[in-house]
Amino acid sequence: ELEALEHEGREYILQLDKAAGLRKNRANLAEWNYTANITKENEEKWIQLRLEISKQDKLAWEETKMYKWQGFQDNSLKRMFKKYSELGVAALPDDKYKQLMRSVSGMEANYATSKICSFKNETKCDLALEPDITEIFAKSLDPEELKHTWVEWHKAAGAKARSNFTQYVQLYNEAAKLNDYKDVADWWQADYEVPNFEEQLAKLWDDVKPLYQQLHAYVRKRLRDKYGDHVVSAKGPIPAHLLGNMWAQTWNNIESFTRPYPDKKELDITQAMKDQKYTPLKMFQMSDEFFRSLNLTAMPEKFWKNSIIEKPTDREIVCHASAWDFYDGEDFRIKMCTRVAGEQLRTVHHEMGHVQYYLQYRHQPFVFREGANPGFHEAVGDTIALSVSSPKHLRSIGLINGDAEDEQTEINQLYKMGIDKIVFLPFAYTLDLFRYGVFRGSTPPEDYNCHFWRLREALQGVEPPVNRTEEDFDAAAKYHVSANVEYARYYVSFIIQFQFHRALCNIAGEYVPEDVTRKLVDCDIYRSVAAGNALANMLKMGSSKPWPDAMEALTGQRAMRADGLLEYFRPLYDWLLAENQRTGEHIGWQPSNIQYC
Ligand SMILES: C=C(C[SeH])C(=O)N1CCC[C@H]1C(=O)O
Ligand SMILES: [Zn+2]
Repeated sequence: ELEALEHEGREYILQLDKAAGLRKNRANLAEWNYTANITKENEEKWIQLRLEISKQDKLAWEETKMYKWQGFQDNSLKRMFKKYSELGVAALPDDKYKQLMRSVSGMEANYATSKICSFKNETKCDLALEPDITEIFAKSLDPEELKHTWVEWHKAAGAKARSNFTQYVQLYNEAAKLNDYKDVADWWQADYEVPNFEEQLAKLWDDVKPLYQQLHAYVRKRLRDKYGDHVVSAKGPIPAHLLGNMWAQTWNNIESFTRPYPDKKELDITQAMKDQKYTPLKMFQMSDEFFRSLNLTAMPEKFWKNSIIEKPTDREIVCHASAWDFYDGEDFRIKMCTRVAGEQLRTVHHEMGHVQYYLQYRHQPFVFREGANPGFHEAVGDTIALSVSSPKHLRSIGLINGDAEDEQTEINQLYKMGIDKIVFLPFAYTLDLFRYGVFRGSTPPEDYNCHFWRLREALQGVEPPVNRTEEDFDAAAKYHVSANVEYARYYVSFIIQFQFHRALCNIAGEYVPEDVTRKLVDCDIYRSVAAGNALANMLKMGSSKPWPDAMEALTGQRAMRADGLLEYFRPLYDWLLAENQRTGEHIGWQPSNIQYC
C-alpha cells in the first residue's frame, strides 16, 4: 500500500516539477527583458507575469500538501516534496505581492539609472556607476574627488531608496511569516540547512580576524604614507573612500602604491590587457577555454548569441554582472557591462562559473537546479579564478612577463590576493548582519544608517568620508541591498573557495603539503582533467543532497572552515606580523571621530 502511494507521489511530483520548470523559464525571460531594457512597460509585464505565475504556484502548492510524503522511503523524492512544500512570496495576497514587487523593482531601477555630477566639471551630470564612477574609484588619487564621488553616489543610490526599502522589509517579513518563518533573516538562513548558521559565520570571522587586522594595519600605514596623517589617522578606522572601491569591499585598485616590495614589478594586469588590445569577447573566450581545458562543458551556441557582455548605448540596463539559467537545457546567458581590466577578468570567470554550474546540473529535476547552498554557486568561478590569477598562469597567457619567483614577489602576490579576498570578508559579514537586524526589528528604520556604520566600523575598521545622518541610507548604495539579493552567500563563498581550490590543486598534483616546489599560491589547475572531473561530479549534484555531501564529494570535509584560506595566506600573515612590529603600527582601530549616530 505504501509502495503504491509513494509510486503515485513520484508520478505527481515529476509532472509538477516539469510544469514548474516552464514557469521558471517564462519568469526569467520576463525578468531578463526588464533588466536588459529598463522601461515602465517592461516592469509592468514582469510584475503581471509573476502575479499570474503565483496563482499557478499556489494551486500546485495546495495539491502538494495533500501528499503524505514525510513517510516515503526515497530520500530524493522526499527532498523534492519538501522543497515544493514551501510556496514563497506567492503566499502574499495579490495587492501586497504587487506592492512588494514594485518596491524592489523601484529600488533596483533607481540603482541602475542613478547618475551624478563630475567633481572636475560640475555641469557634467551624466556619470553612471559603470563605467564612469567605477573608473574614478579605480584610478583617482585625489581624496577630494573621491569624497565628492562617494557622497554623491550614496545620496543618489542610497538615500533615495530608503522609503521603498522600508516598505520592502515590512512586506517581505509578512511573506516570511506566511511561510512559517519568524522573519526574512530566518528564511534566508534556512537555505543553508544547518541549525547554527549564524554561529558558523561568527566562528569563521573569529578565525580570520587576526589576519584581517594585520592587513588593515599595514594598509592604513601605507595610505598614511601616501595621503598624510591629516587624511589617514594612525589609530582610527580607514576612510572608506580611499580604498579603490565604492564599498571598500575589495582594495585591489590600491595595489600599485601599497604593495610590500614596490621595486618588484606591479602584478595588476590591467595595463597588459589594454596593451594587448583585449576585448570583452576575448575575456569570455579565454574563460570558456579554461573551463574546456578541465574537460568541463563548452558554452552552448545560444550563450554567445543571447548574452550581453558590453554596456548598450541605446537603453538603460541593470549593469551589475549576472548569470542566467532559463531552465530549458540550452538557453544560458550572462549580462555584464564588461570593462577591460584585471578585476573584470576575475568577474568574467565568476559569472562563467555560474553558467558552468547550470550546465553541469541541467539534467537534474528543476527543483534541484540550484547550488548545493547559495555560497557554492558563488564559489565555482572564483575557484577557477584563483588558478587564473597565479603568476604561473598569467605568465603562460602572456599577461605578466617572466620574473624569477623569489620571496618578495611571492609576498607581493599574496598581498595582491589578500587585498581582494581577505578584506572582502568583514564587508560581506557586515552586509547581512545589518539586514538580519533590520528583518528582526532590532534595527528600526530610524536607526538604519547608525547601525549600518556601527557594524562597518566594528568589523571592517572603515569610516565614512563625512558625517552621516538618518537622511542617508548608505546600505542601499550597494547593489544587493537595492536588488534584494542575500549576501552571506559571498561570505561563505570566499571561505569555501579556498577549500575547493586546495582539493583541486591536490588532485591536479599542483599542491603537495610541505613541498616548497608545490605551493598553494603557485597552483594552476589549467588543463587538469582529473581536477575538472572531480569538480564536475560535485557540480552535477545541484541541490539534490544537503551541501555537506557535496562539500565532502570534492574536499573530503563536511564543514565550511577557514583552514584553506589561512593555509593559503600563511606566508603573508607571518610577513605582516613582522612588518607591523617593525614599523610599530597600532593593530586594530579606535572609534572614529566622524559622526554617524
Ligand atoms: C559578480 C557578482 C554577481 Se553574482 C557579485 O555580485 N559579486 C561577486 C563578488 C561579490 C559580489 C559583489 O560584486 O558585491
Ligand atoms: Zn555570483
